[in-house]
Amino acid sequence: MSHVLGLELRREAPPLLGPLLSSFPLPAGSWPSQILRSNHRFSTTNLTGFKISKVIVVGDLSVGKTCLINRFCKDTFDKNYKATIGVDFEMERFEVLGVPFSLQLWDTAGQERFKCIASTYYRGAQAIIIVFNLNDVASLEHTKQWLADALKENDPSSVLLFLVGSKKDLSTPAQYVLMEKDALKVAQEMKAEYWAVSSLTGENVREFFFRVAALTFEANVLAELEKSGARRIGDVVRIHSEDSNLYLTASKKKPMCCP
Ligand SMILES: Nc1nc2c(ncn2[C@@H]2O[C@H](COP(=O)(O)OP(=O)(O)OP(=O)(O)O)[C@@H](O)[C@H]2O)c(=O)[nH]1
Ligand SMILES: [Mg+2]
Repeated sequence: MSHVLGLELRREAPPLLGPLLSSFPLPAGSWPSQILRSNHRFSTTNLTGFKISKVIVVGDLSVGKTCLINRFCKDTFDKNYKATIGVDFEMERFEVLGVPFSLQLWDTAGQERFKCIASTYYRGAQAIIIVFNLNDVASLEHTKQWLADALKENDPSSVLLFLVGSKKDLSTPAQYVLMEKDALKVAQEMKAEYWAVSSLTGENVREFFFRVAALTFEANVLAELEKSGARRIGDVVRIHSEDSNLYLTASKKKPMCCP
C-alpha cells in the first residue's frame, strides 16, 4: 500500500549529488534538507525502476512497532492494542535530489506464535529496525535475539541497524536517563544507531525515518558507485530508471575514497 503525503521540508534541491555525498555520513539526528516526502502520484508503470529499500521492523510484542509506522505513514495513533498477525507492509515515498526513492516498511509480529511467518519476510532487508519499550527492560534484553534472527536472513556487513526505544512519553526524565544508558550500551554492541521516540506525541518519529531514508539512499548510491567501478567523486553515476535517465554527478573537488 502506498501513502502519498504532503510535501515537507521542501527546499531547493541542488542539481548535483556532490553536496549530498560530502555531507555523508550524516550525524545522528540529522537528515539532508534535500530529502523530501513526495506528494507526487506515480502510476504503476512509473514505479518500475524506482529505487526501493526494504526495511524490516522487529521487536517484542506490544513494544509499539505498528504505532511507530502508523505515526509516520498515516500520522495516526491508536491507543488500543491490535496484534499484528504475521506481517503488514507500508510504502513511503521520498525524493532525494529529485530522485524518487521509496522505503518499504515491513511491520512484523512480535507474538511468538506468528514469529515463524514473520521471519520468512526478513530476507533482503537493507535496514533492520529493532524496537524495544523504554519502560520495559526485558524488551531491551530481547533485542539481541531479534537482531540475531533477522541477521540470519541478511548480510551483516551491509545491513543498516537501528535500535529504537519506544513510548518515551511514558518515562520520567530520571527513568529515561537510566534506560538510555543501557540502550546505548546495547546499541554500541550491535553497531546500531540509537533513537528514542514516542508514537503518541510523535517525538522524533519523522526525524528517525528521514534518517533511515537518508542512510539507505546513501547506501544505494555507494553501491551504484561500486558496481559501476566509479571510485572517485567526479565520476558519473546512473541511477537506473526505465522511465527517465537520472544522472547524478558528484563534485570534482573532493576524493571520496582512496583508490
Ligand atoms: N503511551 C504510548 N503508548 C504506545 C506508544 N506506542 C505504542 N503504544 C501502545 O502500545 C500498544 C502496542 O502497540 P503496537 O504498535 O500495536 O505494538 P506492536 O509492537 O506492533 O505489537 P505486535 O504487533 O503484537 O508485535 C498499543 O496499545 C499502543 O497504543 C507510545 O509511543 N506511547
Ligand atoms: Mg504490530
